[in-house]
Amino acid sequence: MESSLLLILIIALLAVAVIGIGVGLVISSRGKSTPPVVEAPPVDTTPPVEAPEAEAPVAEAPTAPTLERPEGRESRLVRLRQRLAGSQGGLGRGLLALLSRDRLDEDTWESIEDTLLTADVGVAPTQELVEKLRTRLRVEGAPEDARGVLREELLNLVGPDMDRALRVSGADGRPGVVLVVGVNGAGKTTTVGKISRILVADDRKVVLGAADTFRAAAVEQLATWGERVGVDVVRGPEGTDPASVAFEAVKEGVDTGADTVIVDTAGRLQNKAGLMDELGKVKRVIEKQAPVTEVLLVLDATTGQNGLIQARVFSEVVDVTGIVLTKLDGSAKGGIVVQVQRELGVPVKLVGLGEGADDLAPFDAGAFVDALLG
Ligand SMILES: Nc1nc2c(ncn2[C@@H]2O[C@H](COP(=O)(O)OP(=O)(O)OP(=O)(O)O)[C@@H](O)[C@H]2O)c(=O)[nH]1
Repeated sequence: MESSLLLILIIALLAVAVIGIGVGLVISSRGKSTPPVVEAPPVDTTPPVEAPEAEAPVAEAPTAPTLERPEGRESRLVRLRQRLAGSQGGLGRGLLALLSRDRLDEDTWESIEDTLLTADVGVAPTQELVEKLRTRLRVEGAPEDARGVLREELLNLVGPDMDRALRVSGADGRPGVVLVVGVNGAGKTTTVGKISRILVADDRKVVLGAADTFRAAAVEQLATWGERVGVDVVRGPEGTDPASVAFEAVKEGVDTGADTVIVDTAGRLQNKAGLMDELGKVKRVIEKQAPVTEVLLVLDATTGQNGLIQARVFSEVVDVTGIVLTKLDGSAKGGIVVQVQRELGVPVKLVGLGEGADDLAPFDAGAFVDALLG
């Protein structure tokens, strides 16, 4: 009996030992510092997302190593006044010679009229001027100061009181927007470049929009103007919708805190409806960002009546607020200033006086008449 009890006890102890070893093994295997099971990341079947590429730059960074300094205001104006007098002086000298004759007979008055008409003063303004001079001479007698009388009357004709200030500033922290329109070859792109230089010389931050997208060369030309003075030029590929380039240019101007955005446009004049659509859209799209503060119509002074016809069409499709008369250096027909202002009821604000980069001057009625009188 005792031995069977002993046997049971041994068996029981063995059983406990076996169970204990088993449990110990389990516990030890759990407690072992096996690396935690890292769940395999779910396999992403979507294509890898690449880091966003920098957006295709619309604005060209200036690449010119050294920037030009545009000519300062004072020296530019002195130089250009001399050039204006050189090109236009003939009209005044001719008139003065005629007015200073001892006898002012009908032939002389006719010659005075012809001189004015040849200088593109236009029929109605010419008749007006001659009538005034005749009356004054009748009432006041032969003038001792023929030059003074002529100066006064020419000045009245040119409009000394017209507001010729360029609206290049915007409101509410937004840039001023200058839209430049006109037919191809009138000097639009050149004028946009020249205006940007004047503004840069005044320490203003400028952005240019190359919205003349129908001629790749015009875009390149504008880019070069910008590079020379460190001004950003916003452009699109050839044939891009001009309105989208104008929009991007003004957007860049707003985003970068520019003072002025100048937008060059294509002046395709095949038909009035097309032009109206194009310029109308450009203006509408710009105005989603900032109001257009100035619409400048560029006219080639050497084109006479043709230029006037174009001017009329443009003024019918877009609200022109100022005229730029280019190539006045190459023409003795400064009288076109009078005609075009009458025709459009809009002042000449700037005159182009050469192909040089700084050959653009604000139009000053007094200085202009002095230049006419030589
Ligand atoms: N002499 C002189 N030439 C000028 C003046 N303004 C522009 N030009 C020249 O006129 C030519 C035409 O000028 P652009 O600026 O290319 O004319 P555009 O109207 O932009 O013509 P597109 O680019 O074809 O639309 C260029 O050779 C200019 O150098 C000026 O005031 N005087």
